[in-house]
Amino acid sequence: MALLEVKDLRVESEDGTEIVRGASLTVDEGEIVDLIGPNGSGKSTLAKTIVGCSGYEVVEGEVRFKGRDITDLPMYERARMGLTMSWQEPARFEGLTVGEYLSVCTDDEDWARRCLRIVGLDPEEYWDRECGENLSGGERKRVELAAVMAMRPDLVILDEPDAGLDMSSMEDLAKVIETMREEGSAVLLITHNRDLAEQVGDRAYLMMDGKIVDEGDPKDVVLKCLMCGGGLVCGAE
Ligand SMILES: Nc1ncnc2c1ncn2[C@@H]1O[C@H](COP(=O)(O)OP(=O)(O)OP(=O)(O)O)[C@@H](O)[C@H]1O
Repeated sequence: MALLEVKDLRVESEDGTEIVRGASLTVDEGEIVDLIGPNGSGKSTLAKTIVGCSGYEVVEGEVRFKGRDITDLPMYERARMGLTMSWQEPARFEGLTVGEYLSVCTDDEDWARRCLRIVGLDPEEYWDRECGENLSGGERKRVELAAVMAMRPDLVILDEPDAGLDMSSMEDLAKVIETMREEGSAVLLITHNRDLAEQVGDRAYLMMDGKIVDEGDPKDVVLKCLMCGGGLVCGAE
């Protein structure tokens, strides 16, 4: 049984626009699966629907997690089952220190500090810093990754974790994703970065115009994506 199974999903926005027009995919326990495709093809909408964000309506199909139909479950119940997501634009968590934010994700402070170290932030320096304006975009992104890692979810969806990171950070990112797997998380990775997709993905899906149109080895799916004009970049952006 797959950890996550998305079956023939069709999703509309609140104004009735059909965004996901037939998507099926699976993620197994401990697997790293890429979801690639051009801008506007519906990847983020699919991800948000899987984790249960409001603002979208499933008009057909279902989402199953650990064998259970979760299509109508609220987001917090899905999170409680071990399903979480890190966002394309990390929040600012105004007023919270990095340490306070991570303490919401885990009771184990030693583990939280280790997560910061794994994402490349020295806990001595960052634990007491505020998450707001005085962290750079890249630092906030790392804090967000440390937070989802600290939760040790069974499945984490990473929505463009590479966007805006420099080259050395990209190499760190591949290690971070591998560490998430070692700590027991399966990963669904949305990315426009060819190198990252090929390096860490066990399998890949290609999404075009609201539909999943191909599945297979990341290198093959990346090629197909490039042939279809699905803007992938190499290395850091
Ligand atoms: N709430 C909404 N209401 C109406 N249209 C929406 C809504 N959310 C997304 N869309 C549209 O649906 C399409 C798919 O958007 P989505 O963000 O899922 O694509 P994506 O594949 O993640 O794109 P990118 O690679 O640029 O992040 C886009 O045309 C977008 O404008």
